[in-house]
Amino acid sequence: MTDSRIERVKSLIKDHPDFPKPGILFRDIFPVLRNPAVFQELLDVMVEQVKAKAPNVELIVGLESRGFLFGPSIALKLNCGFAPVRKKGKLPGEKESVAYALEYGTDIFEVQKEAFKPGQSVVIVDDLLATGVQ
Ligand SMILES: O=P(O)(O)OC[C@H]1O[C@H](OP(=O)(O)OP(=O)(O)O)[C@H](O)[C@@H]1O
Ligand SMILES: Nc1ncnc2[nH]cnc12
Repeated sequence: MTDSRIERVKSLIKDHPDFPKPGILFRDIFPVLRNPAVFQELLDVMVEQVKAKAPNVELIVGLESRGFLFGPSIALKLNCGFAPVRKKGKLPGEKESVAYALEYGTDIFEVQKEAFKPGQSVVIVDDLLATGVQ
């Protein structure tokens, strides 16, 4: 069944061919955030998806930076904590790191070790999948 809320979200995502490099079709999600009714519907859908697929979730993790636009709101709705995955050098304390390559660059992600407990149920939130590497 089509979810009309998702159709409204999709209708606001703007395509930018050849940004930031030739050959990349950039999908700009910011028009969705400029429309509070549709932004709210998107958050509602994301919360419903997490409840359905990870009913015992204990921590929402968001990927810098666009994952930060959704993760904390979803976490509050679910009464969960939120922890950021940040690009290298931004987080203090003991960290775990992983290097990755994405559609138009490479980088290193870090998390604070203290943000996670062994065996915890975690959901990772982001804005979109391109290669799926992140
Ligand atoms: O499916 P993938 O190939 O992993 O690509 C998708 C990821 O790339 C973008 O983030 P980016 O690192 O460009 O950073 P930004 O959110 O700070 O713009 C996007 O927000 C996703 O996190
Ligand atoms: N095609 C794309 N559009 C928007 N953001 C991206 N991040 C990585 N690939 C992207």
